[in-house]
Amino acid sequence: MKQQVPVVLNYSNTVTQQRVADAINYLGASPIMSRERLAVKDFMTLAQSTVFNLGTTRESEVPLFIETGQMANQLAKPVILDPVAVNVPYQGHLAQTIMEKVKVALIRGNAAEIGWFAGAEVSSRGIDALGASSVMVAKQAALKTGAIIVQSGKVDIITDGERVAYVNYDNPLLAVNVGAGDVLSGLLGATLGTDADAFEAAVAATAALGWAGQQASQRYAKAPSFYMDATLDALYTIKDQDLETKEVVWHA
Ligand SMILES: Nc1ncnc2c1ncn2[C@@H]1O[C@H](COP(=O)(O)OP(=O)(O)O)[C@@H](O)[C@H]1O
Ligand SMILES: Cc1ncsc1CCOP(=O)(O)O
Ligand SMILES: [Mg+2]
Repeated sequence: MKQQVPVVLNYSNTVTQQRVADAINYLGASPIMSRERLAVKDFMTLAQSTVFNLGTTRESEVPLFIETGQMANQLAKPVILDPVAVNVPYQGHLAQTIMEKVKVALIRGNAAEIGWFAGAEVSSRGIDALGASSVMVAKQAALKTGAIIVQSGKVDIITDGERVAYVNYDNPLLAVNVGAGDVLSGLLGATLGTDADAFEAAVAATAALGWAGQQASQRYAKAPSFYMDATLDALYTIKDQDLETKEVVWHA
C-alpha cells in the first residue's frame, strides 16, 4: 500500500465523505471524491479502483455511476459496491440498474444487504442489519453475483464463493458509528487498488479496520465518537504484521 499509493475514486454518500476520505488516506492510499460526469475518463485513468456507495445516490446520478463503472471495466480496474439499505425497494432498483451494466469486483454490505443479493430474507431497519452474518448467505451472494463478498457484522465474512475468511474482532462501537461500513468499503477500494490478489486484499482491509477498532477500544470503550477517531488514528499506524493475528481465520 505505502509503496504503490493507489488512487481511489470514491463516490461516497454525502453523510460520511470526510471520514471515508481520511480513512483511505491514513491507510496509505489517496482518495478522490469528485463526481463529475465530464471528468469520468480523467479520474478513472488516474485511479486504480473505484468505490460506489449508494447511500445518498440520486436517480440523476445513475448515468455517472454506469459510465464510471464501464470505464473501470475497460481499464481492468476494480469496482467496489456498497449497496447501502439495498433492502429498501428504491435502493434495490439502484443496485440492480448498476449491476446490469457494470461488472462489480466486490460487494461490501451488512448481513441484510448481502442477504438481498443471495435472495435470502435477513431483516433490516434502513441502513442497519437486524440479523447476523452467515457464511451460507455470503457464499450464495458470491455465486449469484460473481463478486467477492465482504459481509460485515459481529464476525466479518469474506468469500469468493469458494475461499472463505473470517475476521472476528467484535467491535460493537463500530456498529454504533454511522459510516463504519462506508469506511470499510473505502479501505477495500484502497487494498483492491494495489496489485495484491483481490481476495487477500479484501481480507487485509477488513482485518485492518478490525485491528484498528480493537486498538481504539483499549482507550475509548465507552465513548463512540472518540472511539471512531481513535480507530482512524490506529489505521495510520498499522503495519503488515498487525494483520497476522488469531482474529483472522482463513479456510481453504
Ligand atoms: N454487532 C456487531 N458487533 C461487533 N462489530 C460489529 C457489529 N456489527 C458490525 N460490526 C463492525 O462494524 C463495521 C461496519 O459493519 P456494519 O455495521 O455491518 O456495516 P454498515 O455500517 O454498512 O451497516 C465492521 O467493521 C464490522 O466488523
Ligand atoms: C445515515 C445514512 N443515510 C444514507 S447513507 C447513510 C450512512 C450509512 O453508513 P453505514 O452504511 O456505514 O452505516
Ligand atoms: Mg452500510
